[in-house]
Amino acid sequence: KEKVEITKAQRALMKVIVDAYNRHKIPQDVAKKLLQDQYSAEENFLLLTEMATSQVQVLVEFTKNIPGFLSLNHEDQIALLKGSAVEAMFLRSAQVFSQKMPNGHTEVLEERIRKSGISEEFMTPMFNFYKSIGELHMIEEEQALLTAITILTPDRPFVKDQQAVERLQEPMLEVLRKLCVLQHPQEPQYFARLLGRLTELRTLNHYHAEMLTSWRMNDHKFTPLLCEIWDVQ
Ligand SMILES: O=C(NC1CCCCC1)[C@H]([C@@H]1CCCCO1)n1c(-c2ccc(Cl)cc2)nc2cc(F)c(Cl)cc21
Repeated sequence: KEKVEITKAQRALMKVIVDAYNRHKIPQDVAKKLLQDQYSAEENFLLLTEMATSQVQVLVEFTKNIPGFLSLNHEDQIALLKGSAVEAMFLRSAQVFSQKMPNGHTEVLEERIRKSGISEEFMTPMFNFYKSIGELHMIEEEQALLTAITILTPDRPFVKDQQAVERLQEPMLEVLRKLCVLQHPQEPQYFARLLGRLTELRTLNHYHAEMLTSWRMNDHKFTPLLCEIWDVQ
C-alpha cells in the first residue's frame, strides 16, 4: 500500500495555483443570468462572447502566476495560451455547470443552453463533457491544478521548447496524482479518469469554431481578442 504524502514544497505549489485560480475566477453570474431570463440567440451569443473575452483576460492573469511560466520563451508562452484558451473556457463552463445548485436549477440551465442558439449536433458532446466533469465532484484544488495542467500542455502547436513546458507540467501532475489518492482513497483510478477528461476536452476544441459560426443568427460578431484566440472570422 503506497504511503502517499504531499511534501511542503508540493503544498506550497498547490497553494500558489489555488490562490491564483480563486483570484482569477470568472464571476459565476453567467449561470445566474441564464437562470433569471430567457435570451434570444443574439443576446446569448453576445453574452458568450463577452464572458469568453473576459475569461481569456482572466486566464492570462492566472497563467502568469504559474511558477516558471514567465521564464519560458515568450513565443512559447503565447503558443500555450492560444492553444489552451478554448479548452480552459469549456473546462470553466463545465465547472460552472457542475456547481451545486438548488433543486431543478441545473435542468433549467441545461434547457436554456440547449435553446441558446447552438446547433443541435454539438449538444451531445458538450453536455457529455459537462456531465462527466460533474460526476468527478472535483474539489477546487483539483479544478485549479487541472486548469494549470491544461495550459501547460507541451504538444500545443508552435511550441518550440516542449521539454521546458514538460518540466513545469510534471510537478503539477505529481501533486494532482497525490491529491487524488488522498482525496479519493476508494477510487485508485480517479487520477486516470481526471486526465481522461483532458482528452475529451481536446475533442471539443475541434467543434468550437463551427459551434460559433453555426450559432442560429446572422452576422456573428467577435471581439478582436476572440478572433485572435478562436479560429473565427
Ligand atoms: O457564457 C458561457 N460560458 C462562459 C464562458 C467563460 C467562462 C464562464 C462560462 C456559455 C453560455 C451558454 C449559453 C449562451 C451564453 O453563453 N456557456 C457554455 C458554452 C460555451 C461555449 C460554447 Cl461554443 C457554447 C456554450 N456552456 C455553459 C455552461 C454553463 F453552465 C454556463 Cl452558466 C454557461 C455556459
